[in-house]
Amino acid sequence: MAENVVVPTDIILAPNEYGHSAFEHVDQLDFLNDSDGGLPFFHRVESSEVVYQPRRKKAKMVGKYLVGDLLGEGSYGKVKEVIDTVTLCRRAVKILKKRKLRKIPNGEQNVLREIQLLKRLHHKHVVFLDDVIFNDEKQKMYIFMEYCVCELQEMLESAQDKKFPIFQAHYYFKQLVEGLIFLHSRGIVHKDIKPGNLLLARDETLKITDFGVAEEIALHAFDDTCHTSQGSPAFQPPEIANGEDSFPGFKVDVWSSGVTLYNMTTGKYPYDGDNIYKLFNNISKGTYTIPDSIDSVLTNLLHGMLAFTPDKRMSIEQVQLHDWVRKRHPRSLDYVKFPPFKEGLDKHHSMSVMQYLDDLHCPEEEECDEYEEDFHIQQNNGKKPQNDVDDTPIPDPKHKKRKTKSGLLSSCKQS
Ligand SMILES: Nc1ncnc2c1ncn2[C@@H]1O[C@H](COP(=O)(O)OP(=O)(O)OP(=O)(O)O)[C@@H](O)[C@H]1O
Repeated sequence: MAENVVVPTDIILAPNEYGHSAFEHVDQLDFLNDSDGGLPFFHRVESSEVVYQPRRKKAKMVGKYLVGDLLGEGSYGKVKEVIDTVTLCRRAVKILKKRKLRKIPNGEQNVLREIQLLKRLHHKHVVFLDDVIFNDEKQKMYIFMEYCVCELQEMLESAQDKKFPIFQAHYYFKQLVEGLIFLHSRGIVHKDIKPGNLLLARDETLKITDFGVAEEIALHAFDDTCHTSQGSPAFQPPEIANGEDSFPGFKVDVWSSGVTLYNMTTGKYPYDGDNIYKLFNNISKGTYTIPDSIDSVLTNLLHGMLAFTPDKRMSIEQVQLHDWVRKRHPRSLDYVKFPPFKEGLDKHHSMSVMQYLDDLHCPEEEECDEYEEDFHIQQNNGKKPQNDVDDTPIPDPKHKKRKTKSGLLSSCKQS
């Protein structure tokens, strides 16, 4: 009978922090049958001998972009962090599967419309589209955009009472108005303005995103009349809630910006309802209240933006000239900061591509050996050297890494 063994419980039970069992890394588990062919037993292993190693993240390139970690997921697909290996700019990529798009009503059409629009829109407050790559073989589409830290919605959710202090709401709202003035000047109706479609760059510049349901008014159109809307229900104006066939487009964006401002300053919505029918019913009645905590100047602006009929509603230019927008608002200490990334693990929103760069440029030991051998073959005019007669100096590791860089770049998984 073999010696009695103690198996550390952390080996047996606990998958490690990287989600796999220690046995994937440590080869000590040895099943042996005793002489009677009875139960298998284990070799003794001390907990201190167990080495947890994070699984090495495999680098993946899409064109010139090195792909990093997941940033988030929307109904259309995943968004990952990337780095442009030429400009070294930090970017985000939306990865869309054609199969999934076909299942979403107007999915493909919305995405293509968004790409067409964004390609032509260059403004400080509109998310910048860097590149689009199609992979026909994988039936995937990659949309590369400027990297942003978070959505305004995420910030609101992390804030006490789900609202911003007035000076902070003012700071973001002013930028939203500037972005909308630009869009409207280009004949674009966004149609889905809401905190979830407003991103913040690291320097807190606001970026309007998600042009999937936006509409471009025809160049020679008589006015901004629109006929369709697919925006988020809580942000829709009465003319849409009432199901009108046509409505002035730009005033839809004014209304939804008014709801956004209401939400940022009160933590609530002017209209709500348990379901879309009740919500639209409430919107179409046109009765809402503004909490007493809101001062009279802001109340005046909100009433102007949430006017029931589009012709009574302010235009975005009037909004920009309103006293509340032009006024300087004193900073207060209850400033809402960017919420930490990955459930509190990373409050600095650090770049996730570093580990993948590591995979690209610092090969694992066995890879090093392969490249070392390649190096010798190159030095010997294509012949494999005999170790005992070879007097080629072993390349210094730094040199070796530099030499292998291009090889690694091309060997890494391409999409
Ligand atoms: N440019 C970006 N930079 C950084 N993160 C981004 C960027 N764009 C999107 N994200 C992140 O990816 C997540 C998914 O974004 P996406 O636009 O696909 O969906 P969504 O707008 O949140 O939802 P839906 O498309 O369902 O309305 C967002 O919640 C956000 O956290």
